[in-house]
Parts: sequence; C-alpha cells; structure tokens
Amino acid sequence: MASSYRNLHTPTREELNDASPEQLRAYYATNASINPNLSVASIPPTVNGVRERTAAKVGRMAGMAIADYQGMLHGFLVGLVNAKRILEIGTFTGTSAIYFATALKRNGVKGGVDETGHKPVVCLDISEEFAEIARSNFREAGLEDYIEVIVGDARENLAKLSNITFDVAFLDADKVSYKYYYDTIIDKGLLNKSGLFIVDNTAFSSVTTYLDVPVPVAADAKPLDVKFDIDFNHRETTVALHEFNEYVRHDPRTEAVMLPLYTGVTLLRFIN
Ligand SMILES: C[S@@+](CC[C@H](N)C(=O)[O-])C[C@H]1O[C@@H](n2cnc3c(N)ncnc32)[C@H](O)[C@@H]1O
Repeated sequence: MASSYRNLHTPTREELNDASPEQLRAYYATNASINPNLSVASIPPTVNGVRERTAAKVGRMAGMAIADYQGMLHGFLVGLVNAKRILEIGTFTGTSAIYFATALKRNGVKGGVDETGHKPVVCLDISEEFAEIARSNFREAGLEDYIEVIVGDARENLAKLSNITFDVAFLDADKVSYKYYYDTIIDKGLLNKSGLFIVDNTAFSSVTTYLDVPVPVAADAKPLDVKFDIDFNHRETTVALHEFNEYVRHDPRTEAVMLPLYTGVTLLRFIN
C-alpha cells in the first residue's frame, strides 16, 4: 500500500485489494493495549465468569466478545445519553449486552417487558447456540429481565421491528451488513434523534485479531462444535468496513468519530 496511516491518506478500494495481510494489519493497527487494570472505571461484577464460561463452550472464539475497557466505555455512554432502550446487533454469548443492561439498571431503568412488548435491551443474533449461552449468562448475572435475544438473520429481524425506538444502537454482527443495518435503523426511525450509534470493529483488518486475544480456556474444557462461519472472507470484511467508513464520513445526516480503541469503535449521532 502506497500510503501510511501517519499521513492520514484514506486508502482506495484498489489499494486495500493490493495490500498484503501484514500491510492491512499495520495500516489498521489500533491501540489494542489499553489495560483495564489502569482504568479508573471498574469492571462490574455482572460480567464475572462470562468469559470463562464462554471459553469453556466455544474455545478461542471467546475472543469475539468486546473487551472490558470497551464495555466500560459503553456503560459510560449509556449514562451520557440517558438511555432507556438499547438495540444490539451481534450478541454472541452476551458480554456487551451485560455491560449495556448493567448500565441501564444503574441508571434506574426497570427490567421486564414494557408497552413496546420488549425488554430494555433487544439483541439480535443469528446463532441459537450462542443465544442459549448468552441467556444462561444473563441469568447468572441476574439480568434476564433486562435482555432478550431474537434469533435469526438480523437483516430480516430488523425489518420486523416496529413501534419501538432505541437510544443506543450497537452494531457488532456481520460487518458486510453494517451499511444495511445503519440505513435501515435510520430509515425505520428505530434510533431516537438524540440517540447514539456505536459501531464495532470499524478499523478491523483480520479475524486473527479476535483469535490473537488470550482467553481463559480451562484445561479440561471441551468446547462445543459451534456452527459458525469464523472463516469468513477477511478482505471482503475489510473492504466493506472501509466502504462503510467512507459512507458515514460523507453522510450529511450524522456526524461520526472513530475511536482508536481495539479494532476501532465508531460513534455516530444525528445532526439536527
Ligand atoms: C463479534 S460477535 C459479537 C460479540 C458480542 N457483541 C460480545 O460482546 O460478546 C458477532 C456476532 O454476530 C452474529 N452474526 C453474524 N452474522 C449475523 C447476522 N446476519 N445476523 C445476526 N447475527 C449475526 C454472530 O452469530 C456472532 O455472535
């Protein structure tokens, strides 16, 4: 790739296509080294054991869960926008949903199904196996009244959601669909005008980023043979994210900022 991150050149699709995996990774290298132990925020007890239980079930795929530091950031943002309802696309075994629900509860939001027919955190995930693990993690955390998981392709289930608006929408499922999720949420009015999008992995370059994360797999763990397409196309994902980034950069409806946290976290809000 001709250009580097330092001179802030935005690579073209052709440049991304020509780049080696090492160049992609170097280009998108982000600050993955923030140590939660140095953070002034604390990891809530509701996430205790979630990573260990996840790793015991899915092995190294457990690295797909958001990091604690990012979860603490999400909790902070939930407070900042005074969120009452959150939409999450891509739940896996529930780490990010637990951070969201913990923050809602701390902010005084009550659990249970409300007049919209939903609990405060509505999660969409395609995998019944992951959803089952997530639900048991929600029970362990005492947050089952706060979080529901709707299983199926989020592209279809998003289209079915109606008569509800959210204060935060978190995108963390298949990256190639981010633009579709973003546009559908806006077009259907699913995000309040003062709401916040949080979009994960926007500077992602390789799934090995997940797999490089050390996870606490117990020696006697026998991970499930979970049917999940971990072998998805890295380049297709990278290019789709690049196109998403360019799309939102030029979208007059919103303003965006990408935080150089882990594999990139983009925050977007509506411009009046
Ligand atoms: C990176 S993981 C989410 C991690 C999660 N937010 C956490 O903190 O643990 C991505 C998830 O997206 C789900 N997924 C992938 N494609 C999907 C689709 N088309 N619709 C719904 N979920 C999808 C996968 O099953 C997986 O659980």
